[in-house]
Amino acid sequence: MLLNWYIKVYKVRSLRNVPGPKPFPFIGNANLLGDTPSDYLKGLMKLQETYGNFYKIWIGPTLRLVINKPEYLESLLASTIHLSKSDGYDLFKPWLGDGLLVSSGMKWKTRRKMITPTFHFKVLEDFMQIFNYQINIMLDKVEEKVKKCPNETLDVFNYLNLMSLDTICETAFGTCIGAQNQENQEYVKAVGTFLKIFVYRFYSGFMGHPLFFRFSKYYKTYQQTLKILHEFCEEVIRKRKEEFAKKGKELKVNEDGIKIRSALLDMLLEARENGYSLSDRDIEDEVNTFMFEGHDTSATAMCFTFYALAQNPSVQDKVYQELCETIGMDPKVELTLSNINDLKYLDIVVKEAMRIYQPVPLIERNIDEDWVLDGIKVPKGTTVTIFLYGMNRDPKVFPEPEKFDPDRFLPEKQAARHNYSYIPFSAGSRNCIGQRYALYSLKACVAKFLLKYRLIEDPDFQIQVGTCSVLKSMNGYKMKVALRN
Ligand code: HEM
Repeated sequence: MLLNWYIKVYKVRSLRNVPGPKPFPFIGNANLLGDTPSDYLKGLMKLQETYGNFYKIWIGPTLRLVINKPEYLESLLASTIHLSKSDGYDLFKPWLGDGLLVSSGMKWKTRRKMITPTFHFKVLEDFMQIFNYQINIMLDKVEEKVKKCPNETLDVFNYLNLMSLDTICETAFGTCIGAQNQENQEYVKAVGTFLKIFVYRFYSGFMGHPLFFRFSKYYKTYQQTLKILHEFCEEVIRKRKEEFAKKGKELKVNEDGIKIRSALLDMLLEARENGYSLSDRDIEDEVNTFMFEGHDTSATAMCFTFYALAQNPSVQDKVYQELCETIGMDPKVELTLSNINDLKYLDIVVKEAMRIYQPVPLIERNIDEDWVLDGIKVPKGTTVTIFLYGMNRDPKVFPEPEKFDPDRFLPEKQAARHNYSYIPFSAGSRNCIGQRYALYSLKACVAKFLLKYRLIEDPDFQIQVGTCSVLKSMNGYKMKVALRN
């Protein structure tokens, strides 16, 4: 306790010249961040407007140093020293355990090395068949709805989310769960509930502590939610283990003759048979981690890209034209990695959509050794926050930041900016392991969707963005969807 207090005072002293709002006892600056996911985002934007891209805030008992300068980020993220996540990520542990997103030290290093090949380019080529297949199912589901209610506004979230869930289960875990055939997916709702409670605990300071949280009004819902999340994951592993025991790595074929892969889960099960010490809990932690990261962030990026295209019809027309000229007009086309690489305009559109709607708005690190920044000593143990959402809206880097302008990512414009000024997937050795998976599935989804449908803005609808660890629209993603021809 005394040592903790000493470390805190030491941190405050060495960062005393860094600007930031004056903290209150106990709550720190939590009052500036409000009470809802939308408030947190607005609060962080306001702090950026006031203090710029380098400042400090207290959230409850924790001092956070916010560094949004590309030069500082390069020094931090490219380093092989500061690889641990902040204490804030501990709030994920009741769900994700010590999976890749949260773990640190040797455990993280060994796992990262073990898992990286399962997302190799060659493996992604095989995954394309499943991406195409699941997107086709989604296109048919949307068609049913559009034909039934042609003039209604559609919320695209459920369609894209369930498709992403089916896709990650069939590619990484070799299990068909048919989520797209069950509109009321308990698991998807549980993910949403967990994330809302997660950010509430993260930004309120003291609710992060299990002792205080036990008395919170959300505690009971939280426990029920965790049960749903764990049971879902256990079922996926149980199914695959049974098949693995019967057939080994032999590829399974689903009812439509599509080969189901199981790159990640089979590798973990096999590694155990080959003498690696992986407990059932270790495997569950990774499956929970990839189940979450593999579907929720991707679906978020898809929903916001669709929204941006509905808002910007001239950009949408240009994407459509490129698609027709490059891959033809058939939405059931079997896309390959090479087709997708040819879609240069779609590439910059997706980059711009992720700039405005940064799917992971904020990340954190723990400083593992004393670190010097422009003559300021940042002591070991300091929590460092990177507000990616705010960086993407810095008018000095992206003039008129609210304007949707894909041309910002033309090669010559990109070359004029610092490499670390736009890092939607983070950077360095703890960057997103699923980056290529995410980009190919996102582009395949947008391409096939636009070949079949036109997205039209609903003039009465305005999204309300908020942070639930992943960026979300708190009131859905509503737009009109019209069949082409
Ligand atoms: C558009 C979609 C996605 C975005 C924007 C995104 C973004 C990110 C970011 C910013 C990080 C760094 C997190 C941090 O430092 O705390 C990260 C890490 C991670 N992502 Fe993604 N991600 C996406 C999709 C995916 C997919 C599809 C998968 C898996 C198939 C995935 C798996 C992971 C994992 C496991 C980590 C932790 C890596 C490590 O610490 O070694 N992500 N992602």
